[in-house]
Order: sequence, then C-alpha cells, then structure tokens
Amino acid sequence: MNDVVISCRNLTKQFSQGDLAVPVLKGVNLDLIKGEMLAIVGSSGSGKSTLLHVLGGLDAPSSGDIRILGQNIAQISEEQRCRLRNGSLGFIYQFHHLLPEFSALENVAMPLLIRRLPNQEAYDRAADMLKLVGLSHRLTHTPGELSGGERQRAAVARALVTQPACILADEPTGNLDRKTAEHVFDLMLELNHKINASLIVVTHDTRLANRAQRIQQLIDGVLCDISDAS
Ligand SMILES: Nc1ncnc2c1ncn2[C@@H]1O[C@H](COP(=O)(O)OP(=O)(O)OP(=O)(O)O)[C@@H](O)[C@H]1O
Repeated sequence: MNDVVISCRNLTKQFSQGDLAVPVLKGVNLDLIKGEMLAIVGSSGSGKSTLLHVLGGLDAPSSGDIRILGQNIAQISEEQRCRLRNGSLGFIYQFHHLLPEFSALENVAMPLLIRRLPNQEAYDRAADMLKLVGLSHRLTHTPGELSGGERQRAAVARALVTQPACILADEPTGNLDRKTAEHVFDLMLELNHKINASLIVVTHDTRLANRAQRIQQLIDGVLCDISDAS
C-alpha cells in the first residue's frame, strides 16, 4: 500500500541484563497511514519509548521487519538509514533537547543547515515555522531564556521544519501544565494537518490520547486496540 508511512511486522526487542534476557516487545504489528495520528498508551515500563526508538531507527530490533516509506530498514546501509531517518522522520521528546548555546531560530534552522540548505533559506524557513508556533517574538532567545511551553513549542517547530512524513513524539507534553500541554498538542495537530504528516504520540494523558484518530495500548509486549485491551 502506497499510503503506509511506517509499518512493522512481528517486531521484538529484548535487552540483556547480564545473563538474563529482558523481553520488552514481543511481536508488534503496526501500519501507520499517511496523515494518520495514532496515540500509544500503556503502563510505565510497558515498552512505549522502546517501540518509538526502534520504529525510528534509533535502536535496532531483536527481530521483525520495519518499513519506512516502503523501505525495509534492515536491508539498507547505515548511511541510507540515516538519510531516511533525517529526511522522513521528526522526533519530539518529553525533554526538548534544544541546544542551550543557540537561539530558538538557530535551533530550528539546524536540521536544515545539516541538510546543507543555503543559510538564508534555512533561517527563513525556521522563522516561518517559529511564527506558526507563536514564537516570532522570541527568535533570538536561547532555550534558557524561554518558558517551558515556549521551549516545547520550539522543539515542535524543529521537528516539523523539515516537513517529515512522520513525527514520533514521546510524551511531548509530559513536562507541561495542563493548559500549556493542550496548547502544544493543539499545535501539533494543526501542523500535522497542514503538512499531512503522520503522527505517533506516546502519552500517559488519556485526555490527549482521546483526540487521536486511533489509540492503541501496549500490553505485555504487543499493541492492542483499546477496545480489545479491557
Ligand atoms: N537499555 C536497556 N537495558 C535494559 N533494560 C531496558 C533498557 N531500556 C529499557 N529497558 C527496560 O525496558 C522496559 C521498557 O522501557 P520503556 O522505557 O520502553 O518503557 P515505557 O513504556 O516508555 O515507560 P515509561 O512510561 O515509564 O516511560 C523497562 O522495563 C525498562 O527497564
């Protein structure tokens, strides 16, 4: 299917703890369609972050297939994997991971500069994206000079500036108060619609999860439809 952005089959991941194997993912199957927003919920330690890392190619699975835009990521070189990851995926974390010594504008322009876009174009696009997240008046502020909500909005701008096919967000609003969390979430949804990106959001917040088109729960190492989970 052409409009599947990320898919995985029989995905497993186990960690070694000395001689002991710790199985975390035990056969995850998933198809994420272009433009779709999926929320993944699950108890603490159920493997949600592990799943996002493996799907995003930040960590290797123990077994199973992952396809990003139709490409099986185990069958391409590390360089191709990096290119696919940088070109097609955007990551948003609970902690913003902005570079403290750079301004908001420089932080958001960074992924474009890494792709060798001309400076002027990179900064213009970064400024446009910061405008969309309501930070036009904070371009020259470093992360330390921004509020928590502003930092997270800058991180959303940075993840979306490359117009990725898919955004992987791990508790993107976990550090924010309820009102700011809703604002950041609204923004993610709005930008998601604008660039028709797919979105996987891991969240503990069921109110936010309920706004996704689909919610799945990670239980005992597999993804279940929420209606199957009870
Ligand atoms: N590098 C590692 N080595 C060994 N065990 C690990 C490693 N990384 C994660 N784990 C284990 O895998 C399990 C799943 O961790 P993960 O962070 O994916 O859970 P989570 O569902 O995201 O949890 P939370 O909601 O608390 O953030 C945990 O039991 C954790 O201890």
